[in-house]
Amino acid sequence: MAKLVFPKEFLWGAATASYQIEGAWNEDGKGESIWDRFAHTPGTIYENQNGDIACDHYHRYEEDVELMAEIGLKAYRFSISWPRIFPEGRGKLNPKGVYFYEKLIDKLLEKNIKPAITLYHWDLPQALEDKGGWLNRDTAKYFSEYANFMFYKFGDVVPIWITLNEPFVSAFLGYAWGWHAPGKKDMKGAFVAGHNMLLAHGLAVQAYRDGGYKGNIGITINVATVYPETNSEEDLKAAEKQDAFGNRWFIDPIFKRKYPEIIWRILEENNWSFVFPASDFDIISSPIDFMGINYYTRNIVAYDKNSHLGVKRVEGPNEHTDMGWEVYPDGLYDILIQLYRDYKIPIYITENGAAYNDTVEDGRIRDINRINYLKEHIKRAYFAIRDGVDLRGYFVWSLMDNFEWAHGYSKRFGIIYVDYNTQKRILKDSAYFYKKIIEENGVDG
Ligand SMILES: OC[C@H]1NNC[C@@H](O)[C@@H]1O
Repeated sequence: MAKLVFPKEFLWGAATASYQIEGAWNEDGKGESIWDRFAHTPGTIYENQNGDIACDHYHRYEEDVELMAEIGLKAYRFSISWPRIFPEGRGKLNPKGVYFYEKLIDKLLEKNIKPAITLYHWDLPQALEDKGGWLNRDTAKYFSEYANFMFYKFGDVVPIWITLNEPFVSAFLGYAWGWHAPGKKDMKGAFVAGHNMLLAHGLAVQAYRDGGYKGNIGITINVATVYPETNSEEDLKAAEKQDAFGNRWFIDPIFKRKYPEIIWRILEENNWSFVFPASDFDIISSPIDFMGINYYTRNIVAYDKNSHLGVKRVEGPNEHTDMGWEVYPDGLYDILIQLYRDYKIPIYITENGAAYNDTVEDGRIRDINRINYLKEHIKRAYFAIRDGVDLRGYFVWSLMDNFEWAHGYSKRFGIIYVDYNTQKRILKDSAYFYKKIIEENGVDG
């Protein structure tokens, strides 16, 4: 069995997000976020669960960093809770919130684990939502002020910065479909929110450049590789539309200074004739150092005149994870090749992983299905590098089981098991598998 060895500097990490693990939702001066408000609204979350306590990472971060070191992580991607820093979103600072992240970052650096910070992973300060949230263009400015403060505080010790996590998801699930905070069902709003998020991204990148910081800044985009069900002209067209809508919507404005054609067509068809000032695209397209992609599964589509965009999803034939997502490792290879071909930008896989219904037997979690998932996707990452993609690193989602948004705690993505009754952590077999990958900087072919 050949060993597929990665480039020497390849960055092996794991990822989490503030609302999903921290808890301490109203402790030490933290302001309310839209996810606190949404999850406290009955009927929004599985069994009305919420992130009030989550994995209690706010109090257990030292133990958690020790576990990261035991696994041998080279980097740790986590997000900042904006309302923990600025309880009202701007203005009054919360020193205890800043201090939490200062201690976390110091502990990471002490363990030689590179911090990779996501500035926005969906937990907008509720006080800003009360002023329109992402429907209010000023929120972009407030985001850049918050980002600027974080750069000022940690810009010299944090080498990797991600402005936004998955703007498509927060714009669409939050504003069009209502499945995520702030729970709005307003398709037009999703386009406005998405645009203001991109503006926020661009303003933060400009602030980072103005500060002269030496690290790298980018954005994280969720992608699902698209395949036509058949090679018919109609299905090929449907696949092209879905790729533009689902994958390129938030990428093209950054690299091509314009939305994909399909987006404009939707706006026109609905008479949502927004006038986005051309100068916005000058800001949005401020050059970035890398693109982060979150890959979980693919989309097979076919033409269907009765569906949204004339595109219907077709279920894949392979094994599915606990999320109902088809396991399709080749999709990771294909999307890496496609994105690097089209944008020629260094890439990090900022999330890849699988939810399975793990059980503890004799104190062990034998998550062989997750091991197989990770192994097959890591192999595709290797083949993408072999075939010319400038892939810089891989962050498994997730370091630990956590609050999976509307699914609450019912979906376990972690390589570390969390017993929510006791907050006990147990390294799953996949954590030991990943430890070996990192030690050998490679995977069996
Ligand atoms: O659904 C799994 C993950 N997907 N990307 C964003 C994360 O917050 C999710 O937990």
